[in-house]
Amino acid sequence: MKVAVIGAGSWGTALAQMLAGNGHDVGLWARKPEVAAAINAEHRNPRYLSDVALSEGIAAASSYEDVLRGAQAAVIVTPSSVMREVAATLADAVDADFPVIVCSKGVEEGSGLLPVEVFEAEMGNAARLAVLSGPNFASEVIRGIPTGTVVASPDEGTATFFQELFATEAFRTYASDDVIGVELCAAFKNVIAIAVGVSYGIGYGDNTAAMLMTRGLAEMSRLVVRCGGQALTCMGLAGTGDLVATCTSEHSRNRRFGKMIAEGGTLEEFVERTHMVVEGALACKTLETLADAYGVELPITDVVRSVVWEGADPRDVAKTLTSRPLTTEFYGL
Ligand SMILES: NC(=O)C1=CN([C@@H]2O[C@H](COP(=O)(O)OP(=O)(O)OC[C@H]3O[C@@H](n4cnc5c(N)ncnc54)[C@H](OP(=O)(O)O)[C@@H]3O)[C@@H](O)[C@H]2O)C=CC1
Ligand SMILES: O=C(CO)COP(=O)(O)O
Repeated sequence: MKVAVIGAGSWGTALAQMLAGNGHDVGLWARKPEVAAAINAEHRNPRYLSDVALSEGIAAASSYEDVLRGAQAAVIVTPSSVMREVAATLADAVDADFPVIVCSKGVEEGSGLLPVEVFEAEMGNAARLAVLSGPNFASEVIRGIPTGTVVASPDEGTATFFQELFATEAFRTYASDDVIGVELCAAFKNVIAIAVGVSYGIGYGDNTAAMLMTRGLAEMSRLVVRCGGQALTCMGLAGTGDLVATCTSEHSRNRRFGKMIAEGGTLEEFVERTHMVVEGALACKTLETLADAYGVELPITDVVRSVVWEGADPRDVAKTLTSRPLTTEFYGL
């Protein structure tokens, strides 16, 4: 079958390669025409994972029309900040039952809507929508290093369709019906990874990182449950799995960004140097919209937001976490 992959950053490139390896024709949408041209001419992405030879089954283009022609499903891998415009463009181009899976990790700014809610608002028919998330660094996945992921959809048939589409021996896919839980975990773990990066950046240790990860998981679980997701999802690959991967790995842009900001760097510098997206920087704001709406306390997220967006000194705000009133371990759950 032909599959359209929208977004030719690191993750879009890795997923395109995996789908091509599974025998599918892939139409890969790249924002820049020169990137699409280079992929077609050299079978390498000049900007992301450029050391990996790409399959000849991948045909890149910078127009949606070209990548969607003949496609039977779309895989969305753009930054979450542009998901509404992607959904609106797609809505005009495909049928009402065309399957779409969102692999971006984030929450919409302003509305606090989750990716599948944004796509449903623009495209309708939530039953053909799904989300994919797990401990999935693109640089490992594209090399066939084993991992797993969760594919969640409100519709069992759609979940199974995408579960089978992506599954390989090295990429084990698990189906779920907890779309809210998977999406919230995906956005949340990036914020906690920034917190861990900041913590190492100011000289704190492995115990501190473990505490941030564990209390971050508690914070994540409180919000997931209050928003209607399942607590168990937080213990799965999209929750604990991705949290552990992102908070402990040097691959993580969010963790590296946290370390850099603690050492005096800025978001602009990081993005300019890497031309990559740091989803946790936006998510520490957008998750607050949900926390306010549902009346959930997010102390670690608050601290990350104040460091990233308000120029707070990490050492000072760390004290706001450690001086909170003593309580039971699982309050609010
Ligand atoms: N990298 C990873 O390991 C994983 C990433 N993800 C998620 O996938 C999503 C995409 O990230 P990733 O693939 O890493 O991207 P990268 O950080 O590797 O690259 C950024 C991508 O976003 C594109 N982009 C930037 N601005 C816009 C815009 N205004 N409109 C459309 N595209 C734009 C860039 O295009 P250009 O090159 O033209 O600037 C580039 O393709 C994120 O939500 C991320 O959290 C999920 C799992 C793993
Ligand atoms: O989502 C990811 C791994 O699952 C990628 O994390 P970073 O964006 O922090 O690199």
